[in-house]
Amino acid sequence: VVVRGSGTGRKYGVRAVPPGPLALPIIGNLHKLGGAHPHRSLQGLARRHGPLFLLHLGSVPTVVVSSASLAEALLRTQDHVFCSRPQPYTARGTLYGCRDIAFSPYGEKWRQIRRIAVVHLLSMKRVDSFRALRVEEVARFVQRIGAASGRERVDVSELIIDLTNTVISKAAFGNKLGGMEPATVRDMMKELTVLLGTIAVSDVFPRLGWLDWAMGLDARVKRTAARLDTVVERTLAEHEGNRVKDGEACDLLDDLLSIYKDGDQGFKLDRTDVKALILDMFIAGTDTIYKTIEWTMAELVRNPREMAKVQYEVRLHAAASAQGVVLEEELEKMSLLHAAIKEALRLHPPVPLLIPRESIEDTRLHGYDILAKTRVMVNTWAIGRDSESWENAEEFLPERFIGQAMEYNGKDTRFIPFGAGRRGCPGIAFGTRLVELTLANMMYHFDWKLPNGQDIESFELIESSGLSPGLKSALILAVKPL
Ligand code: HEM
Repeated sequence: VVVRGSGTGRKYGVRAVPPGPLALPIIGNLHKLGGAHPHRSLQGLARRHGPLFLLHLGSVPTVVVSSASLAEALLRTQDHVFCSRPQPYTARGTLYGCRDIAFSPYGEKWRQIRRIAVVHLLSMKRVDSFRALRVEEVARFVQRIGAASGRERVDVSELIIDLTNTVISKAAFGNKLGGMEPATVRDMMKELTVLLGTIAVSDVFPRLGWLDWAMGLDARVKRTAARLDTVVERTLAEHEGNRVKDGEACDLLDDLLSIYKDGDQGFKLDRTDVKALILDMFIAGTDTIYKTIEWTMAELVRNPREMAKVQYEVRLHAAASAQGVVLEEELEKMSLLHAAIKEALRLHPPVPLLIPRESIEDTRLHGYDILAKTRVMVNTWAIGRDSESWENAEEFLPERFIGQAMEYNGKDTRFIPFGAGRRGCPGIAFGTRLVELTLANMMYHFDWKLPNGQDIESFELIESSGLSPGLKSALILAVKPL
């Protein structure tokens, strides 16, 4: 579509607008996004309108990209243009006006807080420093499964959620929870995640903000924000009262507090930055890790031959280790285990539309003009199932990753479960290490089957609704010790 100059400040008078479905008055294409699984509806639209199309979500223009080559153009070649994020209403209300990393607009402040996260909180060295914590918690997880083994119905999802929450919480706060029960922190973070998944009226109709107030969302956001702030303040107070002494293990909040006090390369965090950053670790880390473990496990159960191969490999390497258990050092030798996790992430990325981006200036993409402040969604779920890039794209075939230099770093845009470019996920090492250790231990210590003799054909992997789908029903399995 070509439109005559629209007075948007472009030098040339004709603008090439991306194709897309016809927009209805007022709501635009909002109804097209509807349904339980937006990534599926958007895949359908890409089949009709091509790998780059334009939607009007209410009054907000939104470009959707659904192929590896366009993801390359957007997230790598033009990363410097598509590097901001929109600030959703619920994130503004709960994350101190989006002072965290994930929802922050592009700019110097984002650069500084992201650098602090990358260098101090999520670096390989820091990830290694949590080795003892991971081993201890995974051992407890194995014990809990062991206690339930022999039973026909074990709620594996619940055990995985508990494990990931505990590891993130202890990495972030240690045991210094300001006198609160771990369950209180967990419930609060869950409430925050639910709220962040809610699209406000003002996100799509900026002029109708009063409707968020009238419909009660404003009150809900304020209530959650106040409770959340109380939780974080209490942990902060306990950390400030118990500054780490030499030789004592620090948690992530200790790290942030020392930057708050002493600065880092001339940059100082204020107290609000510290709170927003620590919340980011929870929202970005917990659900993503647990869903990756759950989907991989579900796929392996549905593909018992693949499970047997992974088990054989894990048991071989673990038995050869001095302690006869799975050690983190052994993980890198387990190439089939890695391949199975990658294959699960290809088919079930926990963030199927990445976190929306926003362009910071007018540009051209794929022959179309894209204006500044256009929202962008990258359908990584559709890209992972694109038959142009993947043979037998819908099948779970881990071995396709063996001998392929396809890592998590977003360099090959056929496979981008962690996004790519400057806004790509900084928590890859933190996340994958726990995923790998947990699954290796599940494979090593136990045999898994569907409960009550259920046959594989009737075991469907149905997604829950929402922007970060997991399994719709908890993963219930029969478990037997090795
Ligand atoms: C398997 C686990 C994980 C998956 C699949 C995942 C996925 C993602 C994705 C898709 C994005 C958006 C990337 C983009 O826009 O290009 C992202 C961003 C982010 N992730 Fe992760 N993530 C995981 C684990 C973690 C962990 C453990 C942390 C921290 C503890 C973390 C922290 C972040 C942050 C802070 C951002 C925002 C980056 C920015 O906007 O600059 N993630 N993640």
